[in-house]
Amino acid sequence: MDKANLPEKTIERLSEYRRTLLNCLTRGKTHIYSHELAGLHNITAVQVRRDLMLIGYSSMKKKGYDAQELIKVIGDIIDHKVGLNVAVVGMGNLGRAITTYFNGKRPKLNIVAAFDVDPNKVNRVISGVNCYHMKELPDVIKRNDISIAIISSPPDTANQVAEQLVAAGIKGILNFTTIPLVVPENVYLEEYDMITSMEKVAYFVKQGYSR
Ligand SMILES: NC(=O)c1ccc[n+]([C@@H]2O[C@H](COP(=O)([O-])OP(=O)(O)OC[C@H]3O[C@@H](n4cnc5c(N)ncnc54)[C@H](O)[C@@H]3O)[C@@H](O)[C@H]2O)c1
Repeated sequence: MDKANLPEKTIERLSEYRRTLLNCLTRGKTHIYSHELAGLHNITAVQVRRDLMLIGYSSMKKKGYDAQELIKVIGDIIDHKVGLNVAVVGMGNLGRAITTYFNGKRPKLNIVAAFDVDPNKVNRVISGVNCYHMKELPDVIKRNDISIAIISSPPDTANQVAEQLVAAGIKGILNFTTIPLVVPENVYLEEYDMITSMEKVAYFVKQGYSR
């Protein structure tokens, strides 16, 4: 398979594997077997090996995969060469929490600007990031070469915010509002809603789930 067209689920798992591998290294564990990695992610070893085969990595040694080497291979697949800049729109409770949590976690992805309309928030540094008024969005996006945006503004603003972001040249959107968005084909959209995740858990609890 073309490495440029990997399935979305594979990309999600590669990101999760890398997080686990980084945790392994922090704990001084330098090698990991496919079945161990699989166990930590509640999937089968076959799935792990299939994912790694898709990215052209199959060198499990006697001691297991070399964590450092695999982190680099995954990074070469999912990271941008020089990194990508990210903006957050809506610096309320969620926007601030995301910015504080995320920044510094991944060297190739940085939240470099935030936007809001509240006069008490604009022209200030919030969670370590400059917060600008929405009026400045096109300029700031261009000046800082920002290609990804996180929308954490109120639901009734989501469509308008998305339109402004697309017009400013944003290529990827992570939408946290409850309003599903429609974006042009050349913009990658990911929607995330905690309530959907909770309802999924609740459904399986209701069914008396057992693996
Ligand atoms: N996906 C999830 O799991 C999840 C979890 C919590 C909240 N949310 C959603 O995230 C959003 C933010 O929630 P919150 O609790 O942080 O709300 P909040 O009220 O604390 O923050 C919203 C922020 O957006 C700003 N804002 C208002 N209009 C704007 C506009 N037109 N452009 C830019 N900024 C604007 C406000 O000034 C405020 O700072 C809501 O849409 C909420 O439904 C999603």
